[in-house]
Amino acid sequence: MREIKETARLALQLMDLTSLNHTDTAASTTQLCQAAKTLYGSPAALCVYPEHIIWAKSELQRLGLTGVKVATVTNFPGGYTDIERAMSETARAVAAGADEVDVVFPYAAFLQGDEQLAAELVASCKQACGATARLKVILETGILETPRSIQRASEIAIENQADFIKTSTGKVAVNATVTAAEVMLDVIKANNPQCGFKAAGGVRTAADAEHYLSLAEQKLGADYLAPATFRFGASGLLTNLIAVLAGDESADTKGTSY
Ligand SMILES: O=C[C@H](O)COP(=O)(O)O
Repeated sequence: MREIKETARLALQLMDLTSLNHTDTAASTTQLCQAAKTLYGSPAALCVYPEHIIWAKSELQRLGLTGVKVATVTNFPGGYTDIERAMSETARAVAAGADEVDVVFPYAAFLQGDEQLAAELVASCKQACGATARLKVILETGILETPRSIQRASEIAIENQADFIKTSTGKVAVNATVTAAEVMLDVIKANNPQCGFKAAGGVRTAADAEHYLSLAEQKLGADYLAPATFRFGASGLLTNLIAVLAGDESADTKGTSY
């Protein structure tokens, strides 16, 4: 078991520091970029809406944070069924400079049995990413709900070349859970251990993060806990990690119970 400060340091390096609010502006994006420069290092990526990609890239460069990737979201948050639209949103995001695109799986169509549409949408968005950008597929596991649906959606995403599978948008009632993570990590292990995993939505403390870190480590090994294969998507985790790393005794070190 890791010491809590070690968990916090690792979770920080593996974080996609996220702001997906319709009120986001250039000024709030600047603040997000500034927040990425901490005494304890920087997150792996920032995740912003497509209209803020160019600004986020230039602000990160101005701050000397060129190692921090810029991620964005497409087909978000509803997981719509228009493949052309998802593909062109993805292509535009990559043209604007996104290093990573988090596309929402068409979960409602999939739940109605349309596996082919789901497969085609993932494959098309992967193609739109080209050779350099990485595709994360957001399954929306809180809506998929059953282990069988989460397993099958994970398989479809991986068969169609997802670079990562991600639990949630953070925009529905049930977001990342350890139960969903376990199913997804088992599919990754069985089908492509190079595929990454991203826990997103509702991860708020180092203690929350540790549940996912230890599960992934147990299933895929310690080397899997690297930015190439493991991420947290979180808008509210950084403050707690910094408080833990600073030794702030009032920091919540227990987190949510699972
Ligand atoms: O992808 C990341 C999620 O949108 C973040 O969700 P959160 O705001 O609950 O941390």
